[in-house]
Amino acid sequence: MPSADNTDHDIPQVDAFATLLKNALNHAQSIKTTSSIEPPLTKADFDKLLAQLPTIFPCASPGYTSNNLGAEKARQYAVVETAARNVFSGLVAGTPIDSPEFVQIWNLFDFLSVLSDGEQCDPALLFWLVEELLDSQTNEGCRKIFDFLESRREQIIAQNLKQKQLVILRSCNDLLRRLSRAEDTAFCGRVFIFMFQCFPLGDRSSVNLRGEYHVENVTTYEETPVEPDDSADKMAVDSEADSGKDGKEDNKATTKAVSFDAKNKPAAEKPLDTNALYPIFWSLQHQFSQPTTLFDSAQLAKFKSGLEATMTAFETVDKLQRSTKGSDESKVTPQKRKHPEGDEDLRSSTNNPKYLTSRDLFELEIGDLYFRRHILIQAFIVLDFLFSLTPQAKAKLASIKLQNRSVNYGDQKLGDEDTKWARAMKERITNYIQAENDGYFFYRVVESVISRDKNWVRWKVESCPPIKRDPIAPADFNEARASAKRIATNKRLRAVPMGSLSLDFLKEEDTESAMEKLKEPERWKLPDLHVFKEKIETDDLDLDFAKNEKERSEILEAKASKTWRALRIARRSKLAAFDKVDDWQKVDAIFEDHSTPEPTQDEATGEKQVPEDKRPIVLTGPSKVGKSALASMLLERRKDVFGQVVRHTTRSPGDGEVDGQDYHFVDSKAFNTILDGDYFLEYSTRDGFDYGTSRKVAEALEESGKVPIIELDREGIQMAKDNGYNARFIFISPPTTEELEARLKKAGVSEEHVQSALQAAEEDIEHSKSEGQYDTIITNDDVEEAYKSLEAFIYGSAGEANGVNGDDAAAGDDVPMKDASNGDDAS
Ligand SMILES: Nc1ncnc2c1ncn2[C@@H]1O[C@H](COP(=O)(O)OP(=O)(O)OP(=O)(O)O)[C@@H](O)[C@H]1O
Repeated sequence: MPSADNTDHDIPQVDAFATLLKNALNHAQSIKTTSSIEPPLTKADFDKLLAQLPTIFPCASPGYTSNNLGAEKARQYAVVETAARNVFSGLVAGTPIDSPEFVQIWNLFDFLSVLSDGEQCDPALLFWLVEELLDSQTNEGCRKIFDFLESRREQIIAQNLKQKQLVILRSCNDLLRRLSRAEDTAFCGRVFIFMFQCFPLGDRSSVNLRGEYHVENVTTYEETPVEPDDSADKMAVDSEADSGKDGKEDNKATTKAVSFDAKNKPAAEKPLDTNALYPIFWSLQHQFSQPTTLFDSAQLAKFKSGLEATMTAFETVDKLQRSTKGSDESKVTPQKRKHPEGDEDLRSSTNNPKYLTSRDLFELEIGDLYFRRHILIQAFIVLDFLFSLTPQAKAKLASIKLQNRSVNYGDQKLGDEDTKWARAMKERITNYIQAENDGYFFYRVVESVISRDKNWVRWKVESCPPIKRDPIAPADFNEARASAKRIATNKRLRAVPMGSLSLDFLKEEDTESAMEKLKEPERWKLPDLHVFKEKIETDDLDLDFAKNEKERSEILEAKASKTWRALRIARRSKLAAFDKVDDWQKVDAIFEDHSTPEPTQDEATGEKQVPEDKRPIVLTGPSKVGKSALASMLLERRKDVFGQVVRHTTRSPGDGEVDGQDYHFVDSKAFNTILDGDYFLEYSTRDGFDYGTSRKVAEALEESGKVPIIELDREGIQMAKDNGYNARFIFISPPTTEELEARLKKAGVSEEHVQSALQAAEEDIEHSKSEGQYDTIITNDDVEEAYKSLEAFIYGSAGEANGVNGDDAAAGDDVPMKDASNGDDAS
């Protein structure tokens, strides 16, 4: 809006409004006595003055109509602006921002804001003046103006934002251009936040849709090559490179090698000296500021070598700093600049260049961790730019219909080699950053900022689709609410919801008896399973008499419900019975009464009785004497105390044999591995198959707190003993040969094998009598008695049972094995 900015005007309206404005300011001063920004003045504060507006501008009266209203309004806006600018310039010219009188400007702004909201002035007028004010102030003054803007932000953007946003954006961007991101980081942040809060999230006005780079962002540095200089005043210098060159100084040798030049590094990794690195390092800024130059392969190659050289230098300087930390840190770490008094003013008013690129400062700069990080973040951003050119990244964008070609670079692709390089470089930089003390946290911040930025880039590639969703129309909302209500509301509400018991009794006068009723077991106890049994039986009966299909399906439905509830109750105690249920219509199995199994001894006593002597128990004896029977009794009755050591075998499982329960069925290779590892405490071969008892299995049981039970034949025992296996060895003896023969036959052993088995049994029994062979011998006549003897021995009271200990057995006190034919003692 062009303003009539001629102060020497002849426009009575301008004078009249200027007078009103001055009155308004005087009035404001009388009601707001403080000189601070707060509190804001509102419409109510200026009501009387606003009432005078129609006397100056007829079009300002509420019900005013005219054919020429547009032109009249435009004239009013111009007059208001002219007068406001005059008053504003007069105030700004003579009032420093930190003087108490400056409150007049804040009051003027408040008044203009009220006028703008009442459509009595151009909506953008306030910000035009703010823009001018920002231009006229130092950075410090701008902070104050921002105090004002932040405090009035909501009011400013509440109305007519469209007319204001361009000037808001322009003045904020102008201000940001003046501020140093490094020195005025916090203030820059405030300006950004102000902008973000003024504009809706998806506003495209500040989006760089054409993907233009800030081409004026040029980093200048000394490009002239440095002359050889050996003067003593150089910063930490290592003249290694010069030595031994016989005075013939090639380009590299003549330049000074900086102190971080590692001496024993391989040539490829050797860092460049500072003078050689200087132009390479600063030339990277060109690609950092304009990544599209990397589309040129020569530029990309230059960038790659430059970044590599920089990283090598950074890594070296870092290593050196660590090794010299505490001793001569000052050599490589720049001293903090001491700011003179009044530093704040100095900093805020100085227009800081982005980087100081003097050659003399270079070594100090790269000795500074924060500087290095700064550069590496730039590298990260550019590497991510390169990644966006890979075919994989392009494929991700392929689904976007409306692509913004300006930021997509569809015709540019990063080759495999370059992608590989970029990945390796990113990893190298990541590792480098993370290596520092707080590097991990720093890296996380950088990473999350960059990954968020990727979302914005994608949004730009998608041509900035609107983020804002249209509000739902009240009609749609009401309809949705009504239908949700329809679905969720049961029209036929029962007095007592299905499956719930009536709570009517709570209404009774006597609260005590009501509470008692609440405690009745049927209110909280699960129904008895058998109740359902009867009901299901009744349903079954009813099904037989159903008159038609409808009735039948109703009964079936009722039965299904009861069956379901019965199954739910049964799952608590009769889960095993579920195996027998194949058809939901026949669930009788869950109603069957299985008498509870006899509790084990330990269960009966409620405690686990562990023998004092916890060594493994090894049972041996003739075939079919009852070793397994006794072992099983022990394992069943004291299952928490004993555990069976299951043998390994290379034979295949027989009918009904379960791997891990009867044997560990393994192949020859696995068996031999255990054998080679010397993990079998005994092993043997029978019928071409290997059998072995794993020491590991026994040890695992012991570790779990159990006493291992092992069944072995005589040879097995011998081998275990030879291997130094420390266990208690028990021989189970048959009462008579006749009885053993009977058991063999009963077990289905063929006649010819019975005889050989009996023969072997004779030998075993004979052998068992040799002194010290076994810790005890137990005769298995009556199996319960034999079990008692076994238990007594294991628990250390062998004398009380029928069994005998080894000594007694040797002495022949055991029940002897009688010869079935002559009835004589076999012993
Ligand atoms: N005291 C006993 N009285 C009668 N029968 C018994 C007695 N002890 C075990 N038996 C029966 O003898 C048969 C063989 O028992 P078991 O399998 O326990 O012998 P084993 O010594 O483990 O044989 P193998 O060494 O061949 O495995 C089984 O049918 C078992 O029920």
